[in-house]
Amino acid sequence: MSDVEQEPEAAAALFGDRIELARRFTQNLADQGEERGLIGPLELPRLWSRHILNCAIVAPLLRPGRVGDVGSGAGLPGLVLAIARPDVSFVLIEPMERRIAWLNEQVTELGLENVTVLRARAEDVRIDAPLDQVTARAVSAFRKLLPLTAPLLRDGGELVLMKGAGAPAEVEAAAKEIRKYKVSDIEVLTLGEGVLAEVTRVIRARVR
Ligand SMILES: C[S@@+](CC[C@H](N)C(=O)[O-])C[C@H]1O[C@@H](n2cnc3c(N)ncnc32)[C@H](O)[C@@H]1O
Repeated sequence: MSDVEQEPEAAAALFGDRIELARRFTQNLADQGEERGLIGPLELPRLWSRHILNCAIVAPLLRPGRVGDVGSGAGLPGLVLAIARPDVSFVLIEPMERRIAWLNEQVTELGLENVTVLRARAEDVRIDAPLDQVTARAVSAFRKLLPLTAPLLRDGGELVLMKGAGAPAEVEAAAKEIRKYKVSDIEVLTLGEGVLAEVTRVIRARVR
């Protein structure tokens, strides 16, 4: 497809020996994403820089263990992180059936052995073994995201939430929820400076 962004140089370094899988996933998303309602038509010319690499830059923040991705949608960041971090187990939590179908297809097609796909709203999930970390991207504001994500974590687990430039204001607006869900050590990180065309912001915090 001619209007798909060419792979940026940073991609090979970020994915290392997993780059071929990242290329296959990106191509699948470019071929089917618009038709299947996963990404808008304007996203193709910035698929790598705005979406794939923007998620991959978060991979070093994850630790070996169990990570949940709430509202995975097209697999952002969940599938991208699962490609970049085969040493981490992922649970992708997504309520919409056609997105679940896409996620399951990609897990099979890419041969990802570290991913479980769960069709549910995050607030309805009762997790047997609480998670070590939870990610989310473009799901809702921090104060609304806390009730969806914090209960999934073990004591001392960590939120790794991808955000826009308004991240500090979102933290300010969440004072009540921060107390309610016992959130501490809140940091707003800026990732990808000098590496990516657009930086990524992450709210990282500890829960209980
Ligand atoms: C704007 S999309 C973002 C998708 C993806 N994270 C991304 O960055 O492209 C929001 C996603 O969150 C999902 N979602 C909405 N409410 C949710 C909830 N309560 N629990 C889990 N997922 C939810 C939606 O179905 C949708 O796939």
